[in-house]
Amino acid sequence: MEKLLIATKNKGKVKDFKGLFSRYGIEVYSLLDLEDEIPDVEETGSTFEENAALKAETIAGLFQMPVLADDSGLEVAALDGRPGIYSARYAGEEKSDQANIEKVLQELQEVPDEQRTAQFVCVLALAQPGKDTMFKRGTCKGTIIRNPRGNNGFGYDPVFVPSGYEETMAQLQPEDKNKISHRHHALVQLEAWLKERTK
Ligand SMILES: O=c1nc[nH]c2c1ncn2[C@H]1C[C@H](O)[C@@H](COP(=O)(O)OP(=O)(O)OP(=O)(O)O)O1
Ligand SMILES: [Mg+2]
Repeated sequence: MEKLLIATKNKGKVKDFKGLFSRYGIEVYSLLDLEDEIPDVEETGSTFEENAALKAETIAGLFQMPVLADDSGLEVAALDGRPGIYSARYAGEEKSDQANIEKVLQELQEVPDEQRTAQFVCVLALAQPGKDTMFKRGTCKGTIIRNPRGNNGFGYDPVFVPSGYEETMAQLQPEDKNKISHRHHALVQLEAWLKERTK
């Protein structure tokens, strides 16, 4: 396998995955690369796993080939784990990263620095026609700062400082984010499958 389809329309994820998969010599492409418009898969599940499976299995069924999907989000301790699976639509259906960040910062306004812990979660679902879907979960711990910094990355990266770092995820170089991210920690667990496929 030289090419793997990722069932996402998120440009930020695609960029992360292109970097992450280059280690394995695998080229990735996404729903954004297809000529035909693929309707959005409704994320009606109540867990990251359910939503990742919905995306991967729907697209794998459509094209009858292996498909990887990523369902991910930010869990903030002081918000009882919100926005969680609702991270993309936290401030509304238009899915604005900026509005989502503003909403989280607003909700955390009164929360003191030492209680601003959070984690990114990534669940990967690998669907293959005729086989059980495989799931891998990765996390990345950190804190939420009060003023966004940095222009790399996407989503909540400008307000997330990974544990042990001074910079936000959006100030790190893409290759450095890819060494510590939730997406990296999920993907390394798929290594055995990837190696089998690239032999
Ligand atoms: O590395 C990350 N750095 C910052 N923010 C992140 C990251 N990873 C996920 N996130 C946030 C973005 C979005 O608010 C939500 C994912 O939502 P999620 O439904 O999985 O993705 P999506 O709707 O943007 O694209 P799609 O479903 O087509 O893959 O979590
Ligand atoms: Mg989504």
